[in-house]
Amino acid sequence: MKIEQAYTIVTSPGRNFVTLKIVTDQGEYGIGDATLNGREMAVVAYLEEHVIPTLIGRDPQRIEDIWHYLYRGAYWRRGPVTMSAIAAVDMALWDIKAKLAGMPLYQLLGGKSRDRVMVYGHATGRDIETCLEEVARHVEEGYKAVRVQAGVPGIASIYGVAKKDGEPYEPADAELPAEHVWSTSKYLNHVPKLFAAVRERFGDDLHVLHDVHHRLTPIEAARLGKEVEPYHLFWLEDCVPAENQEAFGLIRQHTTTPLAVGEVFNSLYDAKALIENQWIDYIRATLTHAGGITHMRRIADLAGLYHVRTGFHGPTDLSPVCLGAAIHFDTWVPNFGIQEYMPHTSATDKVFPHDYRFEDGHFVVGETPGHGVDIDEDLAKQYPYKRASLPVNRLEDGTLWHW
Ligand SMILES: O=C(O)[C@H](O)[C@@H](O)[C@H](O)[C@H](O)CO
Ligand SMILES: [Mg+2]
Repeated sequence: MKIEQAYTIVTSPGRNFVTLKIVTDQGEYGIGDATLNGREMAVVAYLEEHVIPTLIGRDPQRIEDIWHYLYRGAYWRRGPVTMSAIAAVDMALWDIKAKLAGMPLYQLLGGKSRDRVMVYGHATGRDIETCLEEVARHVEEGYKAVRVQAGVPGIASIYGVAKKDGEPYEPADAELPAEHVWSTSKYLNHVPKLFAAVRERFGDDLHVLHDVHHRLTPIEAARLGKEVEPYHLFWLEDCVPAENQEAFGLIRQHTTTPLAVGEVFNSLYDAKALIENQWIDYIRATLTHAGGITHMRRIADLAGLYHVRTGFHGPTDLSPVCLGAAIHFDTWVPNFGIQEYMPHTSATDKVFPHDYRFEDGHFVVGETPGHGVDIDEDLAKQYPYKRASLPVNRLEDGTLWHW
């Protein structure tokens, strides 16, 4: 069996998605997600110029060999563009292999470790009151875990809070990056009040999460972790940027609030010290940005040795292809923690027909051979690419900060 054809499909049913389709000489095909939010066309160029030409004629069943060919063979290793491109190939090849075996992907990985996978949804509001209403709506919809992000008095525009109440939050909201103004002290003073209100209204059973989105220093993160300890967060996410992995050692000394990190990681080496030193509790890297199923499996296995569990990144800027494959992975992986879920628009769901379903705060994996997600190419063509950028943050004195 040989790879006969491979091509990228860029579509924007509400936001941009990049899909790689690989077709074999026997007519079987697989698809993989290559979406890197705000940098979509860089991955398309990498795939078209440097990856696809080398795939033609290869045996699609040699997933491991092709992974190393693209990783080692490129000489230039790692990085989000390279690893997203490799991931798309890897996901498509696992899709093909599972279809050839006549099995849903989770069976090939080793079968079910659980019947369903718990997800967390996003509650957002301009202030604590509106945010609590959003948490209530999620609870009514069956969610057992909710991420809570509220506006902060004195900060005009902030990560995680929708522009209008009740609307979903989409960060890549302008052709060129919007500029926001950030105040660490206002934020730090406000967040403990938000979680006090959440526990007061919803009691102890609901799992609550919070995303700091990289905007603190280690000692500030340590303070926040300590101050929210009474509210028993499921996790505090990305409390500092993680290029310096040792920073988490400092935070860890000060707080028992569980720590999650890694949505911007693209390889095991981004997380090695974090995992081996048990500085974190959840690893957030996901299939699309961290080299696909083949590499993510290695990360999860290392994490398992150190009591670190998975908490895959899953916002709407990853396509349903990534989400579908992730649900298979989550269903199998022994050290599963939680799966992030922001519902895609109905236009996106139509472009990417899929067999996973949301039920009672969980995803239930489908039984279709492969990863269970397809793409309607004709429909995809109706939504052309539109450049969209993530915002940047500046401190009140104008210094460029982490968004
Ligand atoms: O926890 C999350 O889901 C993330 O922080 C996202 O909301 C990112 O901001 C987005 O993926 C950027 O493209
Ligand atoms: Mg995040």
